[in-house]
Amino acid sequence: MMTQSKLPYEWLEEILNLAAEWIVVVDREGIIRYINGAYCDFLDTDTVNAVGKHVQDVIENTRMHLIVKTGQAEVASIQSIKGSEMIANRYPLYVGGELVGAVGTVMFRNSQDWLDYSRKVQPVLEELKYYKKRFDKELRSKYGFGDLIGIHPKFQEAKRLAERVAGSQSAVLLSGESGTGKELFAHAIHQTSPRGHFPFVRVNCASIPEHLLESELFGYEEGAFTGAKKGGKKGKFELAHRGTLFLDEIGDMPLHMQSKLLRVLQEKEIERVGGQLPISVDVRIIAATHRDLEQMVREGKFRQDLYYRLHVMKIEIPPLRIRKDDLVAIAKSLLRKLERKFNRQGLSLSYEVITRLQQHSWPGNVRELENVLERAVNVLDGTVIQIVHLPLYLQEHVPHTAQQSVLGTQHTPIIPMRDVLMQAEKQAIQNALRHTSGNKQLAAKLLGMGKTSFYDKCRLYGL
Ligand SMILES: Nc1ncnc2c1ncn2[C@@H]1O[C@H](COP(=O)(O)OP(=O)(O)OP(=O)(O)O)[C@@H](O)[C@H]1O
Repeated sequence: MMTQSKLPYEWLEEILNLAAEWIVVVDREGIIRYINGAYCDFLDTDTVNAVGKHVQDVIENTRMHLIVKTGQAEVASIQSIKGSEMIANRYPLYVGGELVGAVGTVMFRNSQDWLDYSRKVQPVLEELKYYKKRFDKELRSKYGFGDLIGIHPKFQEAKRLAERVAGSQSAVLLSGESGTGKELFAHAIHQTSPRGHFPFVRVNCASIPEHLLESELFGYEEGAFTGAKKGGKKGKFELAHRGTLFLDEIGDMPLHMQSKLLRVLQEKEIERVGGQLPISVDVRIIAATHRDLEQMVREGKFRQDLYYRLHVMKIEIPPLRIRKDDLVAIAKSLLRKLERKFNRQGLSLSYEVITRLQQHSWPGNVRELENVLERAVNVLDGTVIQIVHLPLYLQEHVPHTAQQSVLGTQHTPIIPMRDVLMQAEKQAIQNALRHTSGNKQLAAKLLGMGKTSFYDKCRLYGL
């Protein structure tokens, strides 16, 4: 019967031509013993010409002659032939337990196959590239411990502690004034932790309106409320799955949300708004605040149980005014950052500017310094930042020169309107913050400003 007898040689050859894409067989010396017609067509040769030649003389970038030496298969490796990236498989050929040669196949029997395939795959690759870029931009942490500049003992202590806790799974509480670098620490902890390859997601608890915070954190199901997106929406917890959720300004989280957060931390499950089923999440929390949470617990404004949970690993980041020795090093690193941003080179500070910066009390900490330097670079023509390039409130403290005293007030400099308005705006915000003991929500309300624009302004002025 046909099924029991061996296949005729011509059949085998035809089957190889049909099924095995392109195929080449070499002996132990790397001499081609068989190559199918389709492969020859692509290589602009024919079997009579190719068989008997060394494989390297017929196929560019081949590794077949190496397979007969190593005896190791190479699967799905990319091989460039005639300007096309092909996918090659190479197998050692054993007969009766002895290595006699190697068989190589190349996917895509003709260039049309390859074109059809790449047309199908290209959009998927583009999409992948797009999401990878978005992931890198939005969800990957940007800073490591090397970006945390400072040698002040308190700062070093905070850095050491942060490095130690990075490897653990516990929640971390970062405490420090606004602009001291809490977010930078959070990035560095995440990046160094085993979760570093997973998302880093930031939520500013103070800038999200109270009624939106729950759906922002836990997501919602389709139809959960009017205006809910079709198909629902993932919350930050789901986005941060296997990674880290950075809860900035946690002291501003409303009490009922604190209870929900505590439940999630205990049960490791969330429920979307309007959802029926719990969703498991594996998220590490890093929280930050500029408030005195202990005091808030005493006043009943922060849940004690949540505080204890977060307090296990508390890291205090010192304000810039107590670590003036670090100021120049930080300023220099910020200037390197600004050079990249504005495509400038060799930016530096004059001696007077360094002295002036060291005299200032930096209520807005490193962020204020960053804003001051960015403004200076914007108005700077050369490369050395001088006193005149500083904002007015920093220039004002400069002792009057003899010439200025002689000239008196008749020669009060004309100040650009934009600077005058910014100065007034900053003072109004500082004043409101003083009145509310740093409560930004209340300060925004007193000034009749929206939360988001208030926060933007605070960032702008380093408050
Ligand atoms: N030690 C440091 N070295 C270099 N840059 C720093 C350092 N600390 C902070 N910065 C920079 O200062 C800016 C403010 O830092 P960051 O946003 O981390 O502060 P924050 O404490 O989280 O502020 P807020 O509480 O207002 O959110 C960032 O641009 C950061 O890169």
